[in-house]
Formats: sequence, structure tokens, C-alpha cells
Amino acid sequence: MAAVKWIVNGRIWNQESGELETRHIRIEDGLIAEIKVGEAPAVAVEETLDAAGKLLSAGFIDMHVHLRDPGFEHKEDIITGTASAAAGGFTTIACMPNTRPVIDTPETVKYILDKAREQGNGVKVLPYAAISKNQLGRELTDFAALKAAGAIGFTDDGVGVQRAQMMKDAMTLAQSLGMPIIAHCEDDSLVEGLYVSEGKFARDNGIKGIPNESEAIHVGRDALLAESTGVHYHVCHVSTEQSVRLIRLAKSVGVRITAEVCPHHLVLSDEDIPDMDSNWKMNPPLRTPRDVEAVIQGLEDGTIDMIVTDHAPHSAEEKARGMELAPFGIVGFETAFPLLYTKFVRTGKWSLGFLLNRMTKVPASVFGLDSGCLELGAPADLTIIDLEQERAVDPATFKSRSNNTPFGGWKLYGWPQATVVGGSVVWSHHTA
Ligand SMILES: NC(=O)N[C@@H](CC(=O)O)C(=O)O
Ligand SMILES: [Zn+2]
Ligand SMILES: [Zn+2]
Repeated sequence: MAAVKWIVNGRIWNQESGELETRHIRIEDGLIAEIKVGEAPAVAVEETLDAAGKLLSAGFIDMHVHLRDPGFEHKEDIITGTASAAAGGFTTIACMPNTRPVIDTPETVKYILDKAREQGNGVKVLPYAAISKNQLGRELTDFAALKAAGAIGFTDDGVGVQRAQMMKDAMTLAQSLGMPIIAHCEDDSLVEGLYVSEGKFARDNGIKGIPNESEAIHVGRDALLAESTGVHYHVCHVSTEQSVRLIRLAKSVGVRITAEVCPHHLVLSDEDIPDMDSNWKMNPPLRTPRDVEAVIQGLEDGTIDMIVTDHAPHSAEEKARGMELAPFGIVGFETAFPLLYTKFVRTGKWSLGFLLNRMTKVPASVFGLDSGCLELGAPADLTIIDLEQERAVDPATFKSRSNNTPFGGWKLYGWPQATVVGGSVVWSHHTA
């Protein structure tokens, strides 16, 4: 990993003017030390990264990813997962505890942090710990010990916390420690055995679908519990109109609630599923076009705070089991920015700044991270993107160990060129 002293000729988004402006960034001790206007400084080539008119952004932050390590290394591990993240322009990622063993002890938190530091391609990895032991929803984990070990929040992502009392106890404890609860919202009793949402695809194929209420019931319950406990409560992968409505209401009465949405739920509905192809199977499932409109609206009006990938690698063999039996989930790092840039920014629906903020500044501020901005003294965590490069998604080239994506062949603009963490180039398309 080469440390650089200058990144020159980058095009930086100026929030005030709403335009891209050329700047040169000097890096010292891993931090942004100077942002220079005008001529590029005359500096040694070895210590310089020439962004040559490309977008220069704060590195992307993804607060919801699955690295599968320990236990499911045939899908992904910390090495391939962070390589995939870096290739997607991500400099900080927060990984979910649904591993084997589950991240429910200080030892496993330490395993993640140590392996990420030593073999994580320079990418910053922030571990979440489980709410319940083994994610079984029976007994709370030792929140204080997990916090001390370095966990940044608590979640049973992969499954919903089924019992309200358990969620209330978790929130009370998390609140006393100043930690957030991150929730996968799903009522099992409404979902059992189902794998696509209630909608046109399910009707056309004569299968029973997952009802939207399965998500919103938890959002509503938890918003009430967050109100009474005062905890910071964060909703995972929001996918329905009802959830957006409930989060909006909770925010309006002052509940400390935040929320995330995934690229696929912004871009795809159940009506786009071409056939019984398990690359279109994820949890939450693709919902109706009306839900897609609602989550876009929710992101636009601030009800939903940030974008996350929910990068969920599964092996080709597992995904080959067919729609009904294959596991839920799709990979996300290496398509997230090009997908959203192409679909929302190039079409004029969003400004570039709107998209960048929801992948940098907002997640940083919601989770209290020092990165996510291009300011003096901030970590030199940076992403360089070629906004004009058009290329088809080729899953065979992914750095991830898995390539389960519905976006293969999609022609997209806005491909990452280089990723820098703490002033070191951790990935570049030249060396890829
Ligand atoms: N999103 C998914 O479809 N799958 C995730 C679990 C989860 O995020 O709930 C996984 O771990 O595979
Ligand atoms: Zn989930
Ligand atoms: Zn997840």
C-alpha cells in the first residue's frame, strides 16, 4: 500500500455552489492537511496520485455489510470482503454478526478487529455485536464487555428480534451504555417459508408472497420502544411504504430513530424479477413499484438517512439451489455507486452531492465517525471516481469471493478508479 503526500487535480463537489471544482489535497500523518486551489503543486511523482479531472470524494461508508468471517469463508472472508469494498470505493464498513460463531463474545469481536487490521486491505472494519446469544432471541449478550472489546452497536441482523420484551431490554441496556440498536425488522410468523414479496411476481407465478406488514410491524413496535427507552434506534434495509410512513411519524415526534436503504430497493421492484433466478432473492424481498417510490421519497425527504449495500455474498453452489431453497442476499460493494449514480444522478433526479452525502457524511454523523468529509484534519479516506466511464457490470471480475448479483450486464457510469485510506492507496484500477 503506497502512501501518498498529494492527490492532485481532483474534482470536488462544492455543496454551496452545487458544482465540481478542481482541488489538490495534501496529506500528512494520514490526515487532510491542506486543500489547495489553482495550479497543481510541483511534487515528486512517487508521492502523488493524479486524479486527473476525476471526482474526488470522501471515501464511502457502508454501515451494513456481511463479511462471512468467521465460519462462512466459502462465501467471503475479511480479505476478499475488504478487497471488494475497496474496489467499490468504500473506506469504512460495518460488519454484521451473523457469522459462525456469531459475533457475540469479546473474543470474536477481537478476532474481527485483529484480522481486519492485519489483512483487511487497509479498509476500516467496524464490527457490530449480536443482541442475543447465538442470535437465538433468548438471552442478551454481554453488551458492556462487547462494547469494551470494540463493538460499535448491537443487532441480530439476519433475523428479527421476535419478542418485544427482549427488544425493550436490549434497548434499555444499550441506552445505558450510549450504544445504538440496529434492527432487522421482520416478524417471522408472517414470513415462514416465503421468499418473494406479495405482488405481481408472486401472483403471476402462483406462489404465496411475504406481506409488507412483516417489516413495518417491527418498525412500529420498535419506534414505540425507542421512544420509551430513549435509545438510538436504527432501522436496517427499509423496503416498504408503511415502514417509511412509520419512521416519518416517529421522527416527527422526536424519537431517536434513523434508517438506511439499499441500492436494490431503490432501483428494483418485484415486477423486474425476470424468472425464478435466485440472484433476485434477498431479504427484505424486492417490493412493489409503489414501495420503491416510497423509499425513494423517504430518502429524498430525510426520513431515510443513508444508503448501505447489505453486501450479502453467497456461493454459486448455494445460489444454484433455486429461488425457493437458495439463501437470501446479493453482493453490493462493487455496483453500489455506479448503479445509483447512473439511475439517479445522470438522470437529473438527484444532485451528485445528495448521493455522496448519503454514502459519506450522513452515515458518519449518525454513527459518530470522524471520516466522511473532505475537511482539514479529517482522515485522508478518499475515493476517486470516473464519472464518464461507462462499462457493463461483469460479476466474473468482482473482488468478492461471490458474484451473486442481479445487475450482471447492466451498463453503468461512475466507476471507482482508486481508493485511499489514511493517505495510503489501498486499491487502484491500475493494480487491480
Ligand atoms: N439481506 C439478505 O438477504 N441476507 C443477509 C441477512 C440480512 O441482511 O438480513 C445475509 O446474511 O445473507
Ligand atoms: Zn437484515
Ligand atoms: Zn444484512
